[in-house]
Amino acid sequence: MKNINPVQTAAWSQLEQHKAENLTIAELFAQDNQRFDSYSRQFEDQMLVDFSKNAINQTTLDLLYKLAKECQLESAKQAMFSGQKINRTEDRAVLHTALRNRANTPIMVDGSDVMPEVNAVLAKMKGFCERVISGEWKGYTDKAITDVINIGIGGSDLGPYMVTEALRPYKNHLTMHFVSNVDGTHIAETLKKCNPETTLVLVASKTFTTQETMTNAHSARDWLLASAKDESAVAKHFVALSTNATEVAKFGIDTENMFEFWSWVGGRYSLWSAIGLSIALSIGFENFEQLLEGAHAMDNHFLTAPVEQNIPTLLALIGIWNSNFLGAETEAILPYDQYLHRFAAYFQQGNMESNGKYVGRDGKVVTHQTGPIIWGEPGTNGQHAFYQLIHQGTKIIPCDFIAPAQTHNQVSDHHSKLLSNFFAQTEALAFGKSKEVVEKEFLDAGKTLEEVAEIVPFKVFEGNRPTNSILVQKITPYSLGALIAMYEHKIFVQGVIFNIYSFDQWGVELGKQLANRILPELENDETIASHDSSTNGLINQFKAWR
Ligand SMILES: O=P(O)(O)OC[C@H]1O[C@H](O)[C@H](O)[C@@H](O)[C@@H]1O
Repeated sequence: MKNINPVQTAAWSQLEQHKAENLTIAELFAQDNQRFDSYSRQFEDQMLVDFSKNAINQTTLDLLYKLAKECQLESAKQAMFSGQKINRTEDRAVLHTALRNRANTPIMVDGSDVMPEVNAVLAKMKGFCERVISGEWKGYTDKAITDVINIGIGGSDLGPYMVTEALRPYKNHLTMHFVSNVDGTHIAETLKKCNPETTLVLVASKTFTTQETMTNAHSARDWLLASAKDESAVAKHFVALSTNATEVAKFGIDTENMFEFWSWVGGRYSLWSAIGLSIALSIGFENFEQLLEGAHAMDNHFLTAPVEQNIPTLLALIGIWNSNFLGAETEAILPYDQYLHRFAAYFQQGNMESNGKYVGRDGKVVTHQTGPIIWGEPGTNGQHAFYQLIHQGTKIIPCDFIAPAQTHNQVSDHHSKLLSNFFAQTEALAFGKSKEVVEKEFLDAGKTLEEVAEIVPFKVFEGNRPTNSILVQKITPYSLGALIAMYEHKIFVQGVIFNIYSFDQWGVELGKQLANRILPELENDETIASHDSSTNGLINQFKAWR
């Protein structure tokens, strides 16, 4: 991937000038009654993506396409999909797309095709899922498995947890649990709900060295052995999902019970790999394959659709417009679907760990904005909590509204009520409510303008708040796969244009290093003086109080 500073492209300067036109969403709609048709795209019969409620016109889009071209997006895409080592700082290929390459075309890394190993692990996962789900797989007292605990953190937790929650309507009888936090409360509360005789533990860790995961895995192992009193029980109750066979063996898990993946799978892009075993156990392997199929279809769209039709690219470019030219610092992801309640949390890692970088691919500090702050909660809950600031605050917060047209739970008129809010919010954010309208409402209610003059400004909504609406026909394994892949590729496109390395995460290392230095200091009662006065003071008070 070439090193191109986006700020130095012709398109960037032109976008800077174009910004001065101060487009407003309401005026853009007033000028063009076909705006919805021109500024929305459909993905198969699965998803409608409407980006018309952004402050963009055809010139904005043309300049953004030009920016993508000048930043050589097409060759970057080819580089990723073909297995080039685009993760330079870790010297790795980036091939989550190979994990869902249902066409099975060869993908070469270091001279060999990765597809045979991908397929072999999928086959092993399939066989395992069938045995556990059917009850053929037995615990140490010869009972079938009832509960599965996935122990992992970050990418080894957020994806599997988000997807198993999103696809609950497809669930079988197995009860799923997810333990991530090293806070002993998390594992303790989970184990209280489980019976060691019928519980399967998946230790999910790419590196198999992550402190939180290893600590939780050891505690779960102690819990099992306290009942089983026989080391041989471990093989019946523990499996590993990892790239690191040596560490897996050291932990005491037979590598027979290891589901492998590879260094070219980034942690936050790993739910398609063996890390997705909890998903496959929860909804069955066929549904897991449908998830892969949906992602693969989006991969093909991303790879082949021209820029003006390319949904992930369009979303990425509009995001860059909002953050780098209109001053937005955050993006909210607001699913109007209770099953998607972890979707924003998932892409918090996906986006912020990928594009939260201030050093460009040239090794220099960038002068533009890189990844936005991602946050969000399910829709109507947010409306009664933080939407006030989105509507009337001093900050511009571009929002993605996501909703399914069909619900899995048709309960009286709940879904119409939910969707009426979904439609109303983007309308309100785009068009606001003028002073004249507020005054007219008062006049209609029999008040005089003099009486209400003081209150009017507080009831005005200036509007012009950008949103994307993503209407999914129904949340199925297939459409969810496509939706996740769409966001993954949006992040990729932005990383290419930001000229950063999206697939490393050096920024998480310093905190880990310092925690490792502090841990032994907490093991005694001595007064600590080796840090700054704040850190010393906090440690010493902790020691006094514990
Ligand atoms: O899967 P693991 O190796 O246990 O890593 C778990 C997580 O921890 C790391 O600190 C990284 O920030 C994440 O990208 C990763 O997903």
